Amino acid sequence: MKRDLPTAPVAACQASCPPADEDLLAECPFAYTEPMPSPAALRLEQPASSRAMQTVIHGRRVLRNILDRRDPRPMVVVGPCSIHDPVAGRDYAQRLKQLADELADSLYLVMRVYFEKPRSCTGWKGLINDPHLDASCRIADGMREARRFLLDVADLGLPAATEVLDPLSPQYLGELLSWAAIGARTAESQIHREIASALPMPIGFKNGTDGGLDAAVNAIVAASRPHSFLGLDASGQVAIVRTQGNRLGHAVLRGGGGKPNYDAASVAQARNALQKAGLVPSIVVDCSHGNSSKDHARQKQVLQDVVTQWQAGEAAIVGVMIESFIEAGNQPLLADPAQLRYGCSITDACVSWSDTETMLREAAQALRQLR
Ligand SMILES: O=C[C@H](O)[C@H](O)COP(=O)(O)O
Ligand SMILES: C=C(OP(=O)(O)O)C(=O)O
Repeated sequence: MKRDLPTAPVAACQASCPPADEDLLAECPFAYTEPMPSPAALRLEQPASSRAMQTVIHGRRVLRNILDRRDPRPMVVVGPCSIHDPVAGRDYAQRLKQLADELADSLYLVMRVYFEKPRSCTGWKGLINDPHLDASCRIADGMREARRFLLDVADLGLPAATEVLDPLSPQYLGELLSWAAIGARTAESQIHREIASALPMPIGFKNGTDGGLDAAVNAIVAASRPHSFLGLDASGQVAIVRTQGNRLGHAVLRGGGGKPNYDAASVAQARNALQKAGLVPSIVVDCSHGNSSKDHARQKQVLQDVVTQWQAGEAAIVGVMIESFIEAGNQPLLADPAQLRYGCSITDACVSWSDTETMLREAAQALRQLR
C-alpha cells in the first residue's frame, strides 16, 4: 500500500534511498532529522548564575537529608501539571517562593516544573516538544525556553522538580534540578532506570498506571546500581555513559487501576514491599492522578489523610506532590493559544493558588503541633 509522505520527509528520503522508485520510496523510514544545538552550546548561551547553582545544590542537600531522616520536614513537590505559559509559570513561582519562606519551619517546598508530558495515547507533549502550542514542535526553542525558566526559578531561590521523560533532556537541564520523577508510564523502562542511576538528585519512581508497585520497587533497586549505556555527552557526541548508581531513589504513590493508594493500608503495603526489597521505605504521596481520580478538588482530602497518617506516626511518608496553578481546573488547548485562560492548566486539572495556600498552611500548622 502506498503512503502519502509529507514534503520534507520525501526530500530527505529521496536523498538517502538510491533509486527514486515510487515503491521503494514508500518503504523509506517515515522520518527525517534536523540539527539540535548541543547541551554545551545551550549551557554557554544560557549559563547558570552562582545563586542559581546554590539554590539547586542546597535543594538537593535538603532533599537528601529528608530521605536520610536528618531533616524532619516533609518535601512538597507542588506546581502546575505542566508549564505551558512561562509568564504565568513565573508568576506562580514568585507566589510559591513567598509561601516556601513562610512555611519553611515545617515544610520544604519544591516547585513542580514539568516540561515533558507522557501521554496515554496522544496529546500536547509539553513545552519542550511544542513550545508554541501549535504542533510546530520547535524543540530547540522549547529547550531554550525550559532552560531559561529553570534558571529564573533557581535565581528566585526556589528548588525545582521535573519528570525525566526524554532520555536526552537531562544533559540540557539536569544541572538545574533538585528532584526528578520517573513517571508511571516509564518506571518499568530500563532506559529510564539507567538514566536515573546517572542523575545527581533524588529520584521518585511512580507506581504503574495499573496501581502495581513492582515497577517502582524494581526501578529503585535497579537505579541504585552502576550501569553502562548509550547516551550523549555535553558536546552532543553519542557516548557510553558509565554510572555509579543513585542511592536516593524512592517511591511515589499515585494511585492507579481505578483505585487510590494514599490511605494508611496502601502506604503500609508499599512500606512492606520496599522493606522486603532491602530498601529504606521512603514514600512520596502524589495527591493527584489516580489518587484524586483526576478531580483536582480531591487533592485536599488526600493531603488531609496524609497529615492524619503523620499524626499517627507514619514515618515512611517523606513528602507529597500537589498539582496546583493560579486558577483551579483545566482547559482544552485552543487553536489560538492567545485565547487561553491565564494561569489555568492545559493538561491535568490543578487546585487554585488560594486553595494551595490554605492546604499547605493547614498542613504546616498540623505539623507544628506535632513537635
Ligand atoms: O500528568 C499528566 C497526565 O496525567 C499524563 O500526561 C497523561 O495524560 P493523558 O492520559 O491525558 O494522556
Ligand atoms: C504524568 C504524571 O504523572 P504519572 O506518571 O503519575 O501519570 C505527572 O506527574 O505529570
